[in-house]
Amino acid sequence: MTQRTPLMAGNWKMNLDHHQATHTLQKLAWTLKDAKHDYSAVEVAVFPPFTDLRSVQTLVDADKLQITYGAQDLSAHESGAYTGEISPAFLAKLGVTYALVGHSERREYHAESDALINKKVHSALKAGLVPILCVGEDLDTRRAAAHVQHTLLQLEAALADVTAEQVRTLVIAYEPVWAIGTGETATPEDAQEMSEAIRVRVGELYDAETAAAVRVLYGGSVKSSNVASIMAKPDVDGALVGGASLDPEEFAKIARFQAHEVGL
Ligand SMILES: O=C(CO)COP(=O)(O)O
Repeated sequence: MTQRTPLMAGNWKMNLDHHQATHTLQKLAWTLKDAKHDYSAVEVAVFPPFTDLRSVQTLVDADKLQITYGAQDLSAHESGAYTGEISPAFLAKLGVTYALVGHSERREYHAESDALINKKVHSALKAGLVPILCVGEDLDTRRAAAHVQHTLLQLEAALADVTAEQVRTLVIAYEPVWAIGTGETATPEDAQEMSEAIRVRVGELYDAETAAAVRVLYGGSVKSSNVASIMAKPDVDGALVGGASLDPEEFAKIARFQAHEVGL
């Protein structure tokens, strides 16, 4: 059976300028070093705003940090007349490992369609970046009990023409919109239900090996007090953390979920 390394991903959203980013990252690295964190057991990644990425790269390289980092979005294009957009190739040059694609805030505030998200998945892969594909339903869809169907349709649309080999490297983040920044967390059972449904659908679209390899994260009001019970679920391979990742000590605790018997 494939061993999936858990991933704790901190999405800073539009918070922390490049000075604050350096400070926060340094504190996170020190806290994890003090705790003798084993990065091969639980991977830790941060997702700063674009303007912080060069500073983050400089710090990671200078201090040889094992923390990885990603972008919060990227362009579907490689270069050209796309004012304000950021090329995946530029991100790759900055040592970026991951790129969030299709975050619910991009879908909602920037009207990103499933077709555009599919293009962004391809543009990330082409540049050698690992897409973290975000999917999930809003409150009305959940109330109508259509959440599984809705989320799987988003998944299928985003994976159009993506090969099994590519999907094996991919990360999928299930983020129910109603649980983002609201303090309302889906139950560990909700997180498991959808993570399992996603894995089963990947198996149907591709094969069992691909389904066993793809990492599925849960996101939505994850904190150090609830992470362990979510991570105890067999199909959940990590968390995409917003607000709680801005506090380096709290985010370090989340990454150290195995060491802290929290929330159990
Ligand atoms: O959207 C999220 C991460 O991408 C979740 O945000 P919160 O952890 O603040 O709810």
